[in-house]
Amino acid sequence: MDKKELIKKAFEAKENAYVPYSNFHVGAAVLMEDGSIYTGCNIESASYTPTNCAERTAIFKAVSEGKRKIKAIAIVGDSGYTYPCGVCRQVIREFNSDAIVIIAKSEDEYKEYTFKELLPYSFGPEDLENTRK
Ligand SMILES: O=c1ccn([C@H]2C[C@H](O)[C@@H](CO)O2)c(=O)[nH]1
Ligand SMILES: [Zn+2]
Repeated sequence: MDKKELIKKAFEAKENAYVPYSNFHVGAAVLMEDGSIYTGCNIESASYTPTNCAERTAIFKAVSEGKRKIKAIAIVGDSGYTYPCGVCRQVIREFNSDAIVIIAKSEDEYKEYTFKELLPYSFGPEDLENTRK
């Protein structure tokens, strides 16, 4: 996996962030199991709650193109390290509890986590397996 390339794409996506309220720009790039990469930025709303994080924008683009398994996701923000919010962690969980999460300050300065380090003891699709009819 080319981590630098993934981080670079996350920085490019950050340029498109629509953030008139927070002015906090975030970009994400998600590498799917088949090698495809989807990018996303955060998108805010005047009514605030519809705001979508960069991570979910990227993941939803991938899923809506038929992709189902995340290999890795790179996340970049305006300053320092930007960690995914709880909602985004749960969405990553849906599409692979063993994904690699890269939090980057630059292409050369990044931290890498296993998903389970960021969301241990999680609830996910397997928990509902026996409830299906
Ligand atoms: O990991 C994060 C953290 C925050 N945001 C966005 C949501 C909102 O637009 C702004 C401030 O919370 O940053 C993301 O996109 N991803
Ligand atoms: Zn989020």
